[in-house]
Amino acid sequence: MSKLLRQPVTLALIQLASTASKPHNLTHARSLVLRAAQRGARIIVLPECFNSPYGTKYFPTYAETLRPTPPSETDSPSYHALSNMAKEANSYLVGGSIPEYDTETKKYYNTSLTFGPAGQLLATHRKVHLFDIDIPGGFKFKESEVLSPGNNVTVVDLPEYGKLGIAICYDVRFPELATIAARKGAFALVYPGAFNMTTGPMHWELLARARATDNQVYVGLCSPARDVGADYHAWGHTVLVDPNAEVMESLGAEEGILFGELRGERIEEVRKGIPLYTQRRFDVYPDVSEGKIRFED
Ligand SMILES: O=C(O)CCC(=O)C(=O)O
Repeated sequence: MSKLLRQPVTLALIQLASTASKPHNLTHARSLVLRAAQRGARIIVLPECFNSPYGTKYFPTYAETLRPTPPSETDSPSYHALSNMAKEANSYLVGGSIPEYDTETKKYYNTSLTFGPAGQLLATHRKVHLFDIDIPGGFKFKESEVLSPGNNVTVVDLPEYGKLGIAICYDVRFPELATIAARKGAFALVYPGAFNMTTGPMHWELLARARATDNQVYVGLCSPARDVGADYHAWGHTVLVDPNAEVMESLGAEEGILFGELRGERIEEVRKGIPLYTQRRFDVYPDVSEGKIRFED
């Protein structure tokens, strides 16, 4: 039995076509989550901002309050919908991300909720690195106009399987988060994300493969489908790569579900061949997974 991943598991990444209607997005997400579970998936991932259009102007309109936990049905329909989906699907569900408003801090966050098969909340990840970029002649976006960053590394324990690292989109560009999760024992890193038509072709698959190469774990990036009628054109191309950074499967721009079987033996085989794990030189540089790290709020 593998120490990192206790038994093989089917992962599904749902490249959902979101619309401006939150009720529709929740109903549609449910039908795809149940379809993924019927096909054998036990870990199911939705994309970033799956219940709303993506864009700073939309965050306040679509935001839900998530605290105290559990929040009320009226204040947080997405929380309850995700919890019910996980229960109906009898699966772990990484609920993409949703815009959150915290009534205590009076701030907005881009937040991912992970539920277990009994519908219980297992983890909350608020996007740590906000997407503020300005590429000359290219693409400009400033999440920090509206959002505040989260302050935690998220590694969730799935009792039958092992540990899963969770972060959101732009977080994938920061290798420290991934390495901390991997060195704490994660077998896979999943990122609900919505790259764009400029940085998607440049870096999306490269980053998935880079994080897998660095850490010798499975990496899944889960995008919304592209909607050319929306303000923001997501790159799509949801992708799953194995611990040797080989692309197991990827989608195009349309809605779809990507399935992949994750096996602990594959992680061990790759680590045996290229033994990064025993070759690190913490006498030369520090171990980013040690010291002061914030895992919980
Ligand atoms: O890093 C990028 O290029 C895109 C990031 C992004 O779209 C996001 O964080 O939502």
